[in-house]
Amino acid sequence: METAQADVECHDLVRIYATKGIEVQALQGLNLHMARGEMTALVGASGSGKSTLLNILSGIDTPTAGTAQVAGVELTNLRRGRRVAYQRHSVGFVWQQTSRNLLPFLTAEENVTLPLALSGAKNRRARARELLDLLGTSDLAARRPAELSGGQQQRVAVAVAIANSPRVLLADEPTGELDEDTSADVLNAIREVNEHTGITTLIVTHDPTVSEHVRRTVQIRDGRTSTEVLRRTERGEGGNEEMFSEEFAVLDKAGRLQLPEEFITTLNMRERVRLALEADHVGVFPSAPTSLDGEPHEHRVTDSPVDPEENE
Ligand SMILES: Nc1ncnc2c1ncn2[C@@H]1O[C@H](COP(=O)(O)OP(=O)(O)OP(=O)(O)O)[C@@H](O)[C@H]1O
Repeated sequence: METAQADVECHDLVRIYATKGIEVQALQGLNLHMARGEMTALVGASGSGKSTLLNILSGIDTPTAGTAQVAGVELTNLRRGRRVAYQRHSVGFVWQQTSRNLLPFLTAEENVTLPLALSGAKNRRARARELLDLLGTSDLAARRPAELSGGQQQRVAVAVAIANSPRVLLADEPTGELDEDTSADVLNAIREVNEHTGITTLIVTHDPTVSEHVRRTVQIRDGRTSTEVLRRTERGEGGNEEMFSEEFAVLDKAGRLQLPEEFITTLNMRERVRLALEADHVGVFPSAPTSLDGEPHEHRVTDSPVDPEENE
């Protein structure tokens, strides 16, 4: 059964915003399944529905239709008390704006200790030290956020997010305000946390380079997951580890899939396509045969067209 070890399970999620009589379908039947311990990047252009999805997964917003379950908690009709417990214990968050992650008047160590205090944890100091150490920030324990670089702040933010040992870590553009090298550094730190603690990790971003740091990248387009890239390491002929990646289209329960944009434009596909079921694959053809330069071919129906006047 699909849900047994799943930590994120979204089925046909729909979110419609209605403002001043205009409806926007931000999510249009989105499906997402993440197994426990998995680390995935959800990548999509601006307006594709990333924040809408994250707001639902973090319990801030509820979907118009469909279901979402995170760490075994059904989010569709979460009551207030249960929501607070969910946000405090089941999930951890890292937001893009460093100011949203850390309190400016507390030191790094105090920031990490705060969620532990709120949940009544024991041995808070030792736990905070252990977390700062895990994120490579032990030497920064006494500094306030303003005395830390952007990358250091995000590392401490990860320590804060996982302080209460949640099952799931949700990160919204965690590297959005960082340069390329610092981004890579923070993403490596998140991956180490994922590997070390087994926390299920979802990174939501518009930055396609994040894919290089995760084994699974899910593309979101027009409010739906459209394609996935899976990466794996294999030993090459010379005995060296090599990274392979493969792209898949997502097929939903109704049999729908989105073709990648470049396939559609390269073959000048529009409105309808011809399908052909072969022994081991399905062929998808433009309805009018197209040459590689994108121009439709001349198309004759029969070799010797019948002259209608001859038949009279
Ligand atoms: N509160 C709202 N009211 C009306 N429309 C909204 C609201 N929030 C988002 N939308 C619309 O829903 C769609 C998805 O927006 P969303 O913010 O989820 O995209 P995004 O992928 O997070 O984009 P970005 O990367 O720019 O943050 C967009 O068309 C957006 O204009």
